[in-house]
Amino acid sequence: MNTLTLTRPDDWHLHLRDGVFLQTTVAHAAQQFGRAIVMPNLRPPVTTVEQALAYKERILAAIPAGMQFEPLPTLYLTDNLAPAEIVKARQAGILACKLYPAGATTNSDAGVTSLQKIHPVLEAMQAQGMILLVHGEVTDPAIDLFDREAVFIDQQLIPLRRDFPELKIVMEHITTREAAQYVTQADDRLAATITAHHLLYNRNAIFTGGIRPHYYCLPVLKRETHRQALVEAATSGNAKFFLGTDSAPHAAHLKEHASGCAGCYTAHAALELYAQAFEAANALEQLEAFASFNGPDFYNLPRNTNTVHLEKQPWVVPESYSYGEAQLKPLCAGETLSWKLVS
Ligand SMILES: NC(=O)N[C@@H](CC(=O)O)C(=O)O
Ligand SMILES: [Zn+2]
Ligand SMILES: [Zn+2]
Repeated sequence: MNTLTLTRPDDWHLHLRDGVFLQTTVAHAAQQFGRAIVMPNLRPPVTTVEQALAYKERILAAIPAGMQFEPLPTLYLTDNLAPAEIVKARQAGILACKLYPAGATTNSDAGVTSLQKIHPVLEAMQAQGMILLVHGEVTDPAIDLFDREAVFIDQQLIPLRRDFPELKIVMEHITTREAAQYVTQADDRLAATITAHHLLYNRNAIFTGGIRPHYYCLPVLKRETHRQALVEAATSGNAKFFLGTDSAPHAAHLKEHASGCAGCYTAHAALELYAQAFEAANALEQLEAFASFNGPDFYNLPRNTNTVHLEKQPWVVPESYSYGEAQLKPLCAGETLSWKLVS
């Protein structure tokens, strides 16, 4: 196969950041996707409807002329969010709220310290039909970093789903066989997004020939058996799995640092990277459902009606993109990719 036509895909987990950075991130995302669920972990986080709608306007203002892109803002759950804000959010067309366990990842300090504290908010979300997006890792420093997702499922997600059986939940950026299996066997109120980088790489990528900060993200890349389980899930045709890049830009100097930031930037070549992963699994014919159908179906939104085209056409990923005053090093910088998004 040398060409690929897909119903225009959407990104169900994307970080665009704010301010001057939107010039870079929004242009890339709009080239690739029709819509995106935009993560609220700004500084300060997006915790009110007013902030979410203002953020949406700033994103819309950064869309390059002639391009169409619909940002879908989300709310950041804290211990203090009032259930009334959920009702307001629903009325304003906000579809989802994000649960960051406090301290689990980038800009999660204001996140939730205990699920008990947000039961009234989860109650309201369930009643309003709002979707709960979860960064599924425990934060207990005693738990091995590589086990934090699997332990989260046992300690937090299973009780959460028992307490809120009608709540629709997306386990974001799953990275383990345990998560893929858990989502597969759960009812259809639970779904998961999978990133391109977790389909393409195992944890060796972080350490090959020296420490490689641009492969460091959270949840961290896992061993090969987990990568294989993710590829199986993404290419299975199971509608519970869909595309979420978790493209997470950080200025290069903050990643190439003694305490480097977590996040891989993939928005510059998201579909190319997914196509490469699906092709390696001999499953290109499954890419459209994963990228373009399963997400909107889960969110109860119409599928996009226009298309995108990819061609087998080697191209070299730029070494960096400008990012405000700084540089942004994309995943696969300087490498040759075999698929190219052409329109
Ligand atoms: N994935 C990451 O490694 N980083 C994300 C946060 C997140 O999605 O957990 C970021 O905002 O930088
Ligand atoms: Zn996360
Ligand atoms: Zn993310």
